[in-house]
Amino acid sequence: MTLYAAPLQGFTEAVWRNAHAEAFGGIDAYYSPFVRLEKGDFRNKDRRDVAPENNRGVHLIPQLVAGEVDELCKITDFLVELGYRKVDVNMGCPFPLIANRGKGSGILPYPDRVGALLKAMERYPQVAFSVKMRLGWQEQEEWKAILPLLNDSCVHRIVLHPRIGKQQYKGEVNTKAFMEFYRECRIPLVYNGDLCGVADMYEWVDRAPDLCGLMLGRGLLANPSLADEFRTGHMPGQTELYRKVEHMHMRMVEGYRRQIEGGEAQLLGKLKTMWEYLLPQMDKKARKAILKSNRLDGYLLAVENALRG
Ligand SMILES: Cc1cc2nc3c(=O)[nH]c(=O)nc-3n(C[C@H](O)[C@H](O)[C@H](O)COP(=O)(O)O)c2cc1C
Repeated sequence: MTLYAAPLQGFTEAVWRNAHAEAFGGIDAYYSPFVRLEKGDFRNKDRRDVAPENNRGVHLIPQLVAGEVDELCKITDFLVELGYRKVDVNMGCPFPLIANRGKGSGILPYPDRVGALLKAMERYPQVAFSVKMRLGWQEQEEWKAILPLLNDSCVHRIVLHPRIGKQQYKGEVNTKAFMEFYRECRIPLVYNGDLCGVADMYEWVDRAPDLCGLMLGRGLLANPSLADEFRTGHMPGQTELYRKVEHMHMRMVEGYRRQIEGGEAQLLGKLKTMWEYLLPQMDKKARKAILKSNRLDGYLLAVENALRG
């Protein structure tokens, strides 16, 4: 069973990926948050995030989001130029800014547009494309017009998160619809959604034994050892887990120090972000001290106290 780390814009960028791979491992490939065009050009943050020199320690599958063929080709050309031979196309993003423009999950009600993107992928025989998608944007059934197109396409792998865009991340995942999709899908399929512990992962392996992989998102941000626990069966105790988190955190401090030019406040803001998901079981007071710190030295002390205290 292949284990993938999900892309989460703002969280799983190169600094996190490298630090996670070094301190915890267990992940076969990391998906980048989507690369997109802004006024026809690439954002500096996307260029930096997928630059091979910033991803030396990981197997990276860069993701793009596009609604039109020209857009898909421009971003794919850029990624091919960097040396990538696997590219993921996002058809799942629920954010209105993206979806209302017919991209991400917003493309799913339009099979003709999806078909055009799939056809354009054939121009790149050297690239193994995957598609990361939801069941639909507005309706649970939209996938039914899309899957036959995917089945006949050159796509190598599908990652399905069984919610619709309109739900964002609310409500239960739709297990029944996932299983319908699974039965009709002729392409290697990966399950993604709400995998928070090893038990959830085994449940999906039992339910859908022909899955080619599982993709871990917020569950991996909360417990970075999740993939390794699934692989090895070893559940680290708190001390072992916190030591590894300390190691990962130290690498992230180093990585963001090198990357962030906007001074201490920006660095602190970026470091605090990870605590939105990381170690939810942590002592509440200790977390509060981390989140309340307004200087880097205070923050580092609060993290040390939380993980060593
Ligand atoms: C803050 C945030 C940012 C995300 N960014 C992306 C993204 O750039 N590309 C993408 O395909 N999915 C993105 N996702 C969706 C996740 O990859 C994943 O599909 C979703 O969180 C469900 O999996 P989980 O329950 O394991 O977290 C994002 C999700 C969140 C919460």
